[in-house]
Amino acid sequence: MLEIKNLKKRYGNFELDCSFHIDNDQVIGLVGRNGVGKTTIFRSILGLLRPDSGEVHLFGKPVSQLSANDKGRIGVTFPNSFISEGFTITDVKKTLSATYSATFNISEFEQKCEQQKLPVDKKVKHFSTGIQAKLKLLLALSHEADFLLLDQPTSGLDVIVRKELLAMLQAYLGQKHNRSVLISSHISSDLEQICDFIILIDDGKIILQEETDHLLNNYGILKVPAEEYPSLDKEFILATKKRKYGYACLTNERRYYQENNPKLAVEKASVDDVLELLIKEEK
Ligand SMILES: Nc1ncnc2c1ncn2[C@@H]1O[C@H](COP(=O)(O)OP(=O)(O)OP(=O)(O)O)[C@@H](O)[C@H]1O
Repeated sequence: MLEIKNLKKRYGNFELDCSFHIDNDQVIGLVGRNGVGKTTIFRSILGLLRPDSGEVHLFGKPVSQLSANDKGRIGVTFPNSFISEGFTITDVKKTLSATYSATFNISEFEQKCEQQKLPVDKKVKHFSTGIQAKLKLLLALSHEADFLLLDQPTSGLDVIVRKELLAMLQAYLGQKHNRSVLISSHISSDLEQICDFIILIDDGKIILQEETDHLLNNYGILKVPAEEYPSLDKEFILATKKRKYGYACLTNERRYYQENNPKLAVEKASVDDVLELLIKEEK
């Protein structure tokens, strides 16, 4: 579906330098702090910026060679871009019909707007934040896109709306095979629920790519008292950070430490825990 090879883009001191790929039917979550390059990756995939070097292939073609038909197979949400604020749902429907004449299903769209309680006659600018976010996602899902590029679709939303958005996305993916997603979020618990793989990025570089289930089942945080740290078996320790009680150590072999160090506090690691320890590593 998507292949990114040695993609480089420099802005002043910041340099994006990454490679990864997405297969058909895969949902990949991109997680990282503010300003680490997530949107730069999204914009590169859409051909909205020219990389300094490297390759981005989508649907087997360099993105610069995608036809209008290929571009119609991409569904997108960006945090700061939206349809004209003066539009109503009626205007939105007309635009979608004109843009995606072959794939936009108006009755299905109307049905989804009704299900999600989108006001039909109100201007989009008067929609609440949650309803605007739902409309954004509905737009991305409205034209049979095979590849979804969702940049922070759940940002700034309450837990109920976030769950509703994720359910909409899951329903869409469940309808048909060969649909893939690249989704970014600062709320990694959202991504833990829906992503097959998680990519952690920091300062323009990928610091970890891991299957979500593997990460949640095998990664762990060891809480090691300072006096025990020197003698700790560090074979499967990926990163360490000083804490008040001693050291927090990230492992990708939680059970190894649970079995061999029964007195040690060994907890499951969330995606946030992993990110925090990897980006602030102290050896
Ligand atoms: N057009 C541009 N001109 C100059 N600098 C830019 C430009 N676009 C991005 N940057 C810089 O590149 C870096 C990465 O930005 P990017 O928007 O990709 O990060 P991000 O991970 O998406 O951040 P956020 O989570 O806050 O949206 C930042 O330092 C940003 O200031």
